[in-house]
Amino acid sequence: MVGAKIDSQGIIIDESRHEDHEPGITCVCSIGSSDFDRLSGGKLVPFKNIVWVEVGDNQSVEVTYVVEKASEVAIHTVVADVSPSDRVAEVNSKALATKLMNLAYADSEPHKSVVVFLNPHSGQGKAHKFYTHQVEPVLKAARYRVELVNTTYSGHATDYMREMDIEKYDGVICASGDGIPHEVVNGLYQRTDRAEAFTKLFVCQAPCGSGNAMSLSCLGTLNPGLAALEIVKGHVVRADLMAVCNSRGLSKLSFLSQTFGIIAEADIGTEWMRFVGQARFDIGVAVKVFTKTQFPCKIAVKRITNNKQELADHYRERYSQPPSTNVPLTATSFELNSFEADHNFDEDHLPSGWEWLDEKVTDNLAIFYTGKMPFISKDVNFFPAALPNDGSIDMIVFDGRSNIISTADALLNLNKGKHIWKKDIDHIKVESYRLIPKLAPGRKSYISIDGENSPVEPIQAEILHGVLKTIMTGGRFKESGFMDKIR
Ligand SMILES: Nc1ncnc2c1ncn2[C@@H]1O[C@H](COP(=O)(O)OP(=O)(O)OP(=O)(O)O)[C@@H](O)[C@H]1O
Repeated sequence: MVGAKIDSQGIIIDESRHEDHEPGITCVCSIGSSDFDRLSGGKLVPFKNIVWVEVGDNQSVEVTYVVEKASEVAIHTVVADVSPSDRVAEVNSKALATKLMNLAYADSEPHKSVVVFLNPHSGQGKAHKFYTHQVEPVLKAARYRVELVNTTYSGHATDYMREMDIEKYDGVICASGDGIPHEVVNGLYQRTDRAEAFTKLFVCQAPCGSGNAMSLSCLGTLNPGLAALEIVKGHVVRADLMAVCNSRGLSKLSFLSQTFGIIAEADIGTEWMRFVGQARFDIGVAVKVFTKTQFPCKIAVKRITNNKQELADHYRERYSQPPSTNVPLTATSFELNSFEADHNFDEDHLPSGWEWLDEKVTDNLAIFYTGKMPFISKDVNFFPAALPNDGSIDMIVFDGRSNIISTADALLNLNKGKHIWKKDIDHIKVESYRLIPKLAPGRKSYISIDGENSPVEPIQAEILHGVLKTIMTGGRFKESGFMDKIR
């Protein structure tokens, strides 16, 4: 029998007296025994890591928790004896189990029912291993009810979401890259009961792909096991989505980004170089920067901020505002306010409150990038001022006339998010925008929406405020460093 006690942060287990070092090994300890007060050292198991507590045999409770290791997680279980003690308020194991579960799930609901999409091709075929070794053990330990769907074709997750019985589930976990969450939100949108579906289901990502921006930005990690723990324990948040239209109407919902110019060419135009891994992107960017490739276009915006000072003020004011999670969505939550079928891509007509960006910049554009999450990939903190629920799209425009060294320097320091302060880089928050590419006839290029290839044609996007239920560690994006810069 070993000692254990409840601390303000978690349970302290006296490690010196048991051998609970291997995944799945059960040990016996006592909470509320005569050792209770004498235990001063030992291992703290934070409440955050405790995923399940249940009543055991003979007045004991079984505590299951996640142990974080360098690149993976392990599941441990201890059986705690709760023999009655006048020093402990909880005199029976049922009361103690309930108390520990409440402490462990202070910010979230336990025992959820989820659909998991596993894309076997994600992450160059590693997704299955990541899921079975890292994600699934955490979900099982937390007693999640899981309906596992192995995607068998591109578009499978969209088709599934369009038809699925939303009453049976609390949410969707995408064991994939960013492609599957993109499919999931678009499938939800295609439902006739979309307001109910978006109100009911959360959508999140266990990072098993090559691009995992959603997990990195929302859960603060690229480790699949830790992400699973954050999913189980994180806050439910209502985040904004972006509705991207072409001349025919809504084309895609986008949760992450739209880009045209150097980044789109480096991302999508280098698909054939996949064998090079992540370096293909860096090589693609370098080639375009050093050849000063430009992407003429026209851009109109409905602004929220006019300059970087206003951007900082906007961020400071909204940084701590908790996103409301309980307001049910209605059909009007999905109405497009800026799309006018007759006028959208008519260059002479802008809706009121809109303006064209400086043509000297857009005629010589290097990068057009709009986003809703700070981290686009590992070490790429492209939108440090992004906020989940501020009703705005972050827009960054690189002027292609800038000095090569300055552009290269900005792109080499994207991890720190300092590029947005450079004078040749414009960063504004907008409610909606219109992008009209003006490439020479026959010139091949790309528009990327959430990393997926889309035709080069005029597009218009607008914010759909707070329609995506997702999960974030601490209820906010991973720190981007922007607040420290403007404080
Ligand atoms: N069984 C399948 N076969 C082929 N494609 C699939 C299959 N399942 C899903 N897909 C497609 O794979 C695309 C990429 O998936 P995902 O984003 O999960 O992985 P990834 O490794 O991050 O990919 P990428 O390297 O393209 O960013 C998705 O957009 C989806 O449409």
